[in-house]
Amino acid sequence: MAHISKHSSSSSTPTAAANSPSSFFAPRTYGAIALAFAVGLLAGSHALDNYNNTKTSSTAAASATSAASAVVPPEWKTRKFWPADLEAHFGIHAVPTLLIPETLRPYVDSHDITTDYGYLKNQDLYDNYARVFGPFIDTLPTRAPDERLYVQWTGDVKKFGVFSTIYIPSGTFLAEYSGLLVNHSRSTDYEWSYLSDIPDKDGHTMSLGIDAQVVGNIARFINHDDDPNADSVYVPWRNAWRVLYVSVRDIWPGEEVTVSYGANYWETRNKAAATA
Ligand SMILES: C[S@@+](CC[C@H](N)C(=O)[O-])C[C@H]1O[C@@H](n2cnc3c(N)ncnc32)[C@H](O)[C@@H]1O
Repeated sequence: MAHISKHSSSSSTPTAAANSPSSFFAPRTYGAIALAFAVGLLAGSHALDNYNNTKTSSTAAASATSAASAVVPPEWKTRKFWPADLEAHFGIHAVPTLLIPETLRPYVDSHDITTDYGYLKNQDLYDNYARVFGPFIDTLPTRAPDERLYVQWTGDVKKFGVFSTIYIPSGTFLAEYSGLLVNHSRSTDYEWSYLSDIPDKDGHTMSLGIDAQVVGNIARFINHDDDPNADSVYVPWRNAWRVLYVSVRDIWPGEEVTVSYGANYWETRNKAAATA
């Protein structure tokens, strides 16, 4: 299955998934998720009084897709960026949900993910996630921009991060980690990688990733914390694994939203830094 972990790089799979899938991703069950999910939808419909949709100039230059290496204009360090601003300022082509390219479509369509090892191991859990979240995923393309969350500079270490403008109860849907499904890592800061059970043309299982470097949404700005207030939930929907971020604690207005990227993410990065 989708033993998903976030990693930044390289070819080498950073995950234990390759060797011991069962130990890699231990899904947690969110007891009150359905109820809180409904609350989240309600909260998500609140409009912001101070919504700032100001577009800046051409420096929006679409080039700042990787904030990690970009020189950030001083004025960008003091303002908020709303979901509707991300394309103009960061060059991220907004997609609300997973984008499967035509090149991978035949592989995705010819494989039934309900035969995946990980799915079968936790079938009840994943069926429940699909039941709760699946229909909502289908509405994402037609929903108005989600103004609960905004992007703001956090400092020179983490760069940009995502903050809440409202109180968000534990168990609330925050965002799908949207992006382009890829079968090769481009070593970006913005890729969730996972081992799938989908065979490639040679019969080898594919290593897939959701790459949000140039196609994505606000979820790609959510930073890591060892004690996060949100978690990733892996949802089998329309025969593809979707990654959703869900709050696991109450989040208060002005608080940064964080998830755990998993140890593999940082191990891989540290190794890459050590050999650079
Ligand atoms: C998905 S991006 C998150 C958004 C990123 N901060 C930005 O400005 O675009 C992941 C990258 O953010 C940075 N990052 C995230 N959490 C961090 C943390 N707790 N400490 C240091 N850097 C962090 C790292 O550079 C990481 O590779």
